[in-house]
Amino acid sequence: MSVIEVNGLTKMYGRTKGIENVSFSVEEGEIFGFIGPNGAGKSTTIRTLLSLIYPTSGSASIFGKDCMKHAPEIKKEIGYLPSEVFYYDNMKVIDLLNYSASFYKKDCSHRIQELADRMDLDLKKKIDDLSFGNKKKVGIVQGLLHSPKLIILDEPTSGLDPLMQQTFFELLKEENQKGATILFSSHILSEVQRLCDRVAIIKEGSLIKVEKISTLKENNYKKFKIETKTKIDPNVFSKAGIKELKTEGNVISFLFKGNLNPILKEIASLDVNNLWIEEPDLEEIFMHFYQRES
Ligand SMILES: Nc1ncnc2c1ncn2[C@@H]1O[C@H](COP(=O)(O)OP(=O)(O)OP(=O)(O)O)[C@@H](O)[C@H]1O
Repeated sequence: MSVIEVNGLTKMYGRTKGIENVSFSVEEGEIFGFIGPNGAGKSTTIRTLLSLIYPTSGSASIFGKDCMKHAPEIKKEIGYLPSEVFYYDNMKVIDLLNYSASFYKKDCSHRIQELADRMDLDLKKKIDDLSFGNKKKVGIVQGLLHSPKLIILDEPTSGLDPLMQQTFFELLKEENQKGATILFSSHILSEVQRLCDRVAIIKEGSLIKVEKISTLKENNYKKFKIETKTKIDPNVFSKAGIKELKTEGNVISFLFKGNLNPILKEIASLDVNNLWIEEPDLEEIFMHFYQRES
């Protein structure tokens, strides 16, 4: 069953396009990534799903119910972490979380404590005294405290240090194993790759691809940069699957897709000073691999 169903959703902010004709669905139990550069339309799509804003045209449903018509009852089953969190600074963390919990007809106190322990969040502190990252943790606990069936996270990792990001991802995986469906927006491909089963790629308000992460990885280029002790002829790397071959002094760089072994053998025969093999960033993926679709 589809938990989220988006059909031809368009949102104009006056003359500015937010999103145009966006359609996708998220299946029950999926961790679904929603990825695109700044301003692509991720938050606009998510806010429309939560009926925080109204679409210009198109429709969306969650748990089979229209997002606009049934917003209050749908929201009870959703945990939402907005991209920016704002709080009444004077409140203590625990008071804010108890207040949030009061919207759901169940006792969330045990879960609040459990999540705070996992996220290393001091419940007694005033929100005013928290760092940006700790405020983000309050938002995460707030989004998960009622064990929602659907978790919607808009750029959740900004402000979290790498260790905390890992704990947070573990928490999400546990929630998913317990049955929660997750929609996770990000502009960082690597974190989406780590967590998600499928991903929708959005650019300039339009969806350009919905793909399984495994397929995306298979089709992915890697960025090679090789620094050698002496200048070498770049033609040694003129193999099929290589793109964007550049030389700058003793540094050769290129993008490569395919069987890595012949390239690595070639590199092993050189007098190498330094070597970098990196995943291309999102912009490069858009530029090199999705030109046709965009
Ligand atoms: N309230 C608004 N009024 C006018 N234009 C808006 C408004 N909110 C968003 N937009 C515009 O809609 C487009 C999509 O923005 P949106 O915030 O949905 O992107 P995003 O993918 O979430 O980006 P980011 O990662 O920067 O949050 C952008 O061009 C943005 O300027």
